[in-house]
Parts: sequence; structure tokens; C-alpha cells
Amino acid sequence: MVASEKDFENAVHQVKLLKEDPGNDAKLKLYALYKQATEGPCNVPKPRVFDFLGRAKWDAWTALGSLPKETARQNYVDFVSSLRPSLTSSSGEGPAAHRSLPESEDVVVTSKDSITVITLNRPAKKNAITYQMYQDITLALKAASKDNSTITVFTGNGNYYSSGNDLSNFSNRSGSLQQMYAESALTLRNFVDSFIDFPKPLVALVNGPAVGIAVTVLGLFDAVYASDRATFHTPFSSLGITPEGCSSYTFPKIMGPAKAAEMLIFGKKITAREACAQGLVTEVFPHNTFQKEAWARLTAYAKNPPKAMRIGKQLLRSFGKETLHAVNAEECRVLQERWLSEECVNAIQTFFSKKGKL
Ligand SMILES: CCCCCCCCCCC/C=C/C(=O)SCCNC(=O)CCNC(=O)[C@H](O)C(C)(C)COP(=O)(O)OP(=O)(O)OC[C@H]1O[C@@H](n2cnc3c(N)ncnc32)[C@H](O)[C@@H]1OP(=O)(O)O
Repeated sequence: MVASEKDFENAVHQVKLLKEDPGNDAKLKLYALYKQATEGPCNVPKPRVFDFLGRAKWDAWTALGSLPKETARQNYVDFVSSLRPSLTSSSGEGPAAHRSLPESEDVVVTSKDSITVITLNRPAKKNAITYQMYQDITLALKAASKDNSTITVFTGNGNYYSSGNDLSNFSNRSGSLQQMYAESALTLRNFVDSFIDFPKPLVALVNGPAVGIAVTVLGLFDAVYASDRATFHTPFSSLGITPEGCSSYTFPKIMGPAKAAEMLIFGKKITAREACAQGLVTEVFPHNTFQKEAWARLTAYAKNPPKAMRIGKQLLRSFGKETLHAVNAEECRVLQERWLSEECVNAIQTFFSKKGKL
């Protein structure tokens, strides 16, 4: 469904009625999408170096590349709708006001003992994350941030946690390359933002190997419990791409720059025990007892007073948030360029030609 002019005007009106400041990142996103929807791609000169606000706005608008006006309009309407809890009640009902998580078989959301569980459910494809799944996970996190659960858990169904980005995302979409990459960068940015902004304790149960973006966002989790069958692999350079999920910032902080470089630049695959020794994983359990032990732990933790846990998380995380959003924006900008590179195109072709799918 494409948002109409009326939907867009409605959303612009709703923004004017916001009761609370939605924060700088949200305001930048709104600004950029508004400009793109009304004026198209940014073609104004870059503001001078000390005009910080002007530059931030220019960067946000420019990052949308050649995103079509209609898509920007739709994204603006969707984004305003995701801000609804802070809108005034007299703002009128926008078309997407009650949008909830779409029915999805690949991302399953369940609830257990005050814990919301988001399960990647594509075991036949090793839980590779499709374009749709990025959007579903973003919506699932938004919903979990507002539901009455105390903790949110992420896990995978089958023998993999996740093989990362579904490499057919690069070939399965329509439209011009520029448009597709601009949309993809925005989708990725929103996806990672939803981890950065997640307000409650977020725990990963890494039930098996994890690859690419499934590894990098772990730096944004509050605890990572792993089966001893899990491995952690970020083969970015061999795919001709660059780190995302804020890992270019979180990994050097967590494990030190040398170990981070081995993973993120040289693509070294590490075991669960190595990841634990390096601080990426909180604790490793034998595979046979992993579910039982991890769930016993989570069920006990979920009985803690929820507000105290939430505020505790805020204290631990909120000071670095601005930086994380800036890192995310920059990583997405760089990736958008890398997707067009010969190195990246060749690497994806090699993967699928080895599978006999080209
Ligand atoms: C324009 C871009 C749009 C992007 C959308 C926005 C967001 C972008 C985010 C970009 C940043 C993300 C970066 C990453 O995550 S990089 C890491 C990407 N992942 C990989 O490189 C892993 C690729 N897969 C493998 O190497 C192997 O499949 C694996 C080691 C995981 C398992 O090997 P095994 O031999 O045990 O199993 P199979 O290879 O036979 O796999 C079973 C089937 O699953 C399919 N599969 C597995 N992983 C993927 C994948 N990542 N993408 C697509 N398909 C995958 C595999 O092809 C098999 O399918 P068939 O049974 O049909 O043959």
C-alpha cells in the first residue's frame, strides 16, 4: 500500500501535535524523509563544517540517495505511526495508526513467563534474514518495547542462530539499483536503530552458528548466552562489504581493537568459548543443556522488578546512544557504496554460482 497525499499531510499534522520531544535522531529522520518526499533527492550544497545542525540535517537527507518521493512519503507516514504513543489523543487517526506486526512465519513472536521471544524461523535457509524479515524484526522490537514483558529474547529455530543477511536480497528486488540500495540502507538503519533504542533488557540465546549481521548486533544486547555449538563469523571483507550493526564501534570497545580487527576485517571465525573470553558472549552452556539452563536463568531474571531493570539499562546504555546512532548512519552510508562495488557483486555471484543457482 502506498501512502496518499492525504495520509502524508495527516502525518505532518500529527508531528506538529507531538506531546513529547521524540529525540534528535527521530527529528532528523522526519526532516530527511519530509524533504525527500516533498523536494526529492538532496541537491543543496553541504553546510559549512561548524554548522553542526545544518550538516546533520544535510547528511540525513543525503543518506536517502535517490529514494523515490512516494517511498519517502510512505516511510514518513510509517515512522510517524511508530511514534504514536507520544502523540496527542486529539491528533486524529492516521491510516497506519494501529499498524501491528504483520503475520509472519519467518519471524515468530511468542510470550512466556513475562518474556517476549522473537524467533528467527527459516531453518531450511539457516535463518538467513530476508528484506521482509528486517522490517518484521524492527516492528517486533517496537511492539516488544511497549508490551508488558520484562525481558525480550532473540533466538533461532533449528541448528543455526542465523546465517545473516539473505544474499538473495541483492537479486530478488525490483526497481533501479540506486533506488534499491537507498531503500536497503534505510531499512538497515531502522533495523539497527531499533536495537540501539530498545528500552528493556535484550538477551540473545545463540543456539548455533551466527554469521554477519546476526553477530554484529550482539554488541547491542545486554546479555548473550550461547550453546557450545555456536560460532561467530563476520566474513565482510570476503563479501566485499564492511561492518554494520554498530560493530565498528562496539567490537573494539568489547574485545579490544586487535581482536575486533581479526573478526571484522580478516573474517576470523571464533568459537563460543573464544567469544566468551573476548566479552562478546556472557556465558556458554553445553548444547545438551543449553535451553534448560538458559531458560532457568531468564525465568529467574524476569521476576526482577521491571522498572528497576529498565532504568538500570538506561543508565548503562543511554550515554553512548548518540554515538551509536551516528556510527549506524555512517556504516549504512558506507555499505550503500560497497553494495555497488565490483568486489561485492562478484562475491555474491560466487556464492550463488557455487550453489548452482546462477
Ligand atoms: C541490496 C541489499 C539488500 C539488503 C537488505 C538490507 C539489509 C542489508 C544488511 C547487509 C549487511 C549484512 C551482512 C551480513 O550478514 S554478511 C553475511 C551473509 N551471510 C553469509 O555470507 C553466509 C552465506 N551462507 C553460507 O556460507 C552457508 O550457507 C552456511 C555456512 C551458512 C551454511 O552452510 P551449509 O553447507 O551448512 O548449508 P547450505 O549452504 O546448504 O545452506 C542451506 C540453504 O540455506 C541457504 N542459505 C544459507 N545461508 C544463506 C544466506 N545468508 N543467504 C541466502 N541463502 C542462504 C543456502 O543457499 C541453502 O539453500 P538451498 O537449500 O536452497 O541450496
